[in-house]
Amino acid sequence: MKIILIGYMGSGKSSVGKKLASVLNLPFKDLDTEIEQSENLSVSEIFSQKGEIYFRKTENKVLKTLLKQAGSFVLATGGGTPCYADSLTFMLEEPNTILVYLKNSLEVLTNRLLLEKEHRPLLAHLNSEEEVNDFIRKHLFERTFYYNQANIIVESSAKNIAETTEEIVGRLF
Ligand SMILES: Nc1ncnc2c1ncn2[C@@H]1O[C@H](COP(=O)(O)OP(=O)(O)O)[C@@H](O)[C@H]1O
Ligand SMILES: O=C(O)C1=C[C@@H](OP(=O)(O)O)[C@@H](O)[C@H](O)C1
Ligand SMILES: [Mg+2]
Repeated sequence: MKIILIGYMGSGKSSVGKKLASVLNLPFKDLDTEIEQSENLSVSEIFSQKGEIYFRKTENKVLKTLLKQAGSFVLATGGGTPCYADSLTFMLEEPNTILVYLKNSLEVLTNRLLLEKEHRPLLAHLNSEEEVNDFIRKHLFERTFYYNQANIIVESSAKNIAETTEEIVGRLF
């Protein structure tokens, strides 16, 4: 079985994904890391040197290559993965694959991302807390349409990483 985590930046896809893989004794893959390895550049370097469109094309290509691999694993996607080209349809149509949306409130996401915004090229240029707030509110609204198409939606705003992992395991089996 392939378990794919989707959701906005800062929703915990990478941290919960790692924990979930360890609990289920499955390999863990992070799409951003796979992209960095295939390009030999960090995500931020890809955005600054090659631009977002190039990143989105690479993201779509690396996703498809990964999902065509045999075997089970947990995959943490990037926040934009399901929102471009045919990536969402591709993930939904892949056999033995379950999409899990890690749903978090705007407030939780904003608080986490204010601490980590330098690592997110889409946020790094925003100057004030108010600008970050305004950007995330609009962006999350636009992307929620895609996230809501997941097979399982896990509300994780009030849960720590272990509790979110436990809820996913309970919903899977
Ligand atoms: N309850 C929680 N669930 C998930 N992540 C949390 C939680 N509380 C704090 N965090 C922190 O929030 C950040 C989430 O980032 P990350 O896992 O990289 O998310 P994503 O991959 O979705 O952007 C990490 O620094 C993580 O340690
Ligand atoms: O939301 C997005 O468009 C992005 C999210 C990032 O991943 P995380 O959601 O793991 O931060 C990374 O793929 C890139 O910075 C773009
Ligand atoms: Mg991540």
